Amino acid sequence: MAAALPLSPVSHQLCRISNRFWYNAMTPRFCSPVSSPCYIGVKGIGSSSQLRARHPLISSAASTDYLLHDVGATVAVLSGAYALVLLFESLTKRDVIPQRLSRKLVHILSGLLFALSWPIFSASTEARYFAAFVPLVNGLRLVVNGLSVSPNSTLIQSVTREGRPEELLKGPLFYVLALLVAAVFFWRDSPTGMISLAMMCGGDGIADIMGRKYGSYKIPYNPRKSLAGSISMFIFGFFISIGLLYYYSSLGYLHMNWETTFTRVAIVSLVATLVESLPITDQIDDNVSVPLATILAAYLSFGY
Ligand SMILES: C/C(=C\COP(=O)(O)O)CCC[C@H](C)CCC[C@H](C)CCCC(C)C
Ligand SMILES: Nc1ccn([C@@H]2O[C@H](COP(=O)(O)OP(=O)(O)O)[C@@H](O)[C@H]2O)c(=O)n1
Repeated sequence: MAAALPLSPVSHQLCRISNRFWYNAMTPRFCSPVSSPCYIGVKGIGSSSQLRARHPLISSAASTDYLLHDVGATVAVLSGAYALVLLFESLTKRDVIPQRLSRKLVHILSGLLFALSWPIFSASTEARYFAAFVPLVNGLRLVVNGLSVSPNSTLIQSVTREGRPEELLKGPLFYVLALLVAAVFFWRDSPTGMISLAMMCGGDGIADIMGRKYGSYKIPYNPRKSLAGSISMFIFGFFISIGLLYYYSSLGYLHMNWETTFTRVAIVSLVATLVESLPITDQIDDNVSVPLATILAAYLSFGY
């Protein structure tokens, strides 16, 4: 961790005003959210426990800042998730879009918007668990409705194929578990988790839409899937992965070697696409096989 330099009183005040939210969320290498003089460090500021170790006077001040920040971010993302499902249920009910397309758009948007929301959480090492709380709550919601304890037609209409509650316990549940794994085990300082979401949400989601529309040429070893669907998954999954890596690099969370990153992402996208094309859907859901294959390939390719 590079030595930090105290700022002038004016700069300190400006930093205090802004760092409550934006700095420790959007530019983690800058100000630390503390009541004492703001510091500009060259590298990330680390967790609240690291701050307390370096600055005993900080103690609970930073922790309280982080806690309030992460609780607010969690409430915001939970609200976004609820609103997204409600929006598509409304569009389906009013016949603006067909139910099948609505479900696929929820499939594509939920996970990608979740991955894009990670920077609004604090710089604390515990922030990932607050973010993971969102898929956890949605997973519990899926289980409660899937077991028809209290069936919520909005959810069932928005994320099932045939409107049967028990469908919630398969693809959708595996889907939110994949989001939880990406947040907890990989988070915003690893390319692996975000690429797995890009392939599962963006790639696999687009494969369904393009495959149904243009998929006349079927894959020889799997007549239920088409070349158009798989090619779409590879292309969209690749570019969405690159987009997420660029987004997190520009915010200072990742430092990619772009000379090799494009090739590495292309290889990972190819692996994920090949796995998705296999005739194994009856044995293992795509929302398990695609993220697992992507995580394995990305971790071997990037090393973290
Ligand atoms: C329809 C879904 C999965 C079905 O997959 P498949 O069977 O078609 O392969 C997606 C289910 C989404 C879930 C109900 C809501 C998940 C919300 C997410 C955890 C957080 C999104 C936050 C963001 C800010 C909107
Ligand atoms: N590689 C692919 C993937 C899906 N698809 C089309 O999308 C439909 C749904 O795909 P899927 O069984 O993977 O659906 P999900 O499990 O992703 O919801 C398939 O029945 C195909 O018509 C395709 O043509 N090619």
